[in-house]
Amino acid sequence: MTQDEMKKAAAIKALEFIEDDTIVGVGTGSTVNFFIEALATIKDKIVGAVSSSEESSKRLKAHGIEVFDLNSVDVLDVYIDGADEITEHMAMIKGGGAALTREKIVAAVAKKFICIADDTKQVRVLGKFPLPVEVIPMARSYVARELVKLGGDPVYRQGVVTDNGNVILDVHNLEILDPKALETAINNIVGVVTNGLFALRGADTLVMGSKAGIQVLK
Ligand SMILES: O=C(CO)[C@H](O)[C@H](O)COP(=O)(O)O
Repeated sequence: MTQDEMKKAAAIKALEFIEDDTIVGVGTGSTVNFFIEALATIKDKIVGAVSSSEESSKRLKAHGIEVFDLNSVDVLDVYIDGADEITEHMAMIKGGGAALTREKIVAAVAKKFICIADDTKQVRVLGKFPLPVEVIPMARSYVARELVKLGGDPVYRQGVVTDNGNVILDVHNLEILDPKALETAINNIVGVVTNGLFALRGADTLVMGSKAGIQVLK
């Protein structure tokens, strides 16, 4: 099985978490793109979706799935999204696709976060994948200096502007032993919109594709 086949298998399995007549929270990324294709096969059973990025909204609409404004949605049962890294405690690094802030917002509203991933994303300690931090553009240099004080090496993601009009700093060389504490510390830096640690609100379930098949971990 290739990595893409593992992603696709996890994405298809995630359909089992979707109840009829509901609005589905949809994340961003290549694994989610497989999920959107799978969701299109049951689109007549759902009401529609809430999306975490312009890119996913475009794909959902192209498949004939209605995309709702989050402000018009009271209840969101599930949020389906990928991850760049995930631990056995369900803490994640996300934001490789620069959609971290909207992802965190939709995840906060959803009752359940179902992470879909291939098994290369599973790690013991977070931090090998550079941690994305979304920053207000005028605060970029200040925030970078503060991130150095926290032990990281921030690198400006050149040419990338988020859906919210901000920039991304990718923080290298972090060994994240206490993800909740670091998530809070980074979010407390003035000028940070949010960071890609999803530890305070991690995943509830991991649907993981591997060469041995699909595993569902809680
Ligand atoms: O957080 C994300 C986007 O901001 C993605 O979920 C993460 O980057 C994983 O992407 P992929 O499914 O392409 O491996």
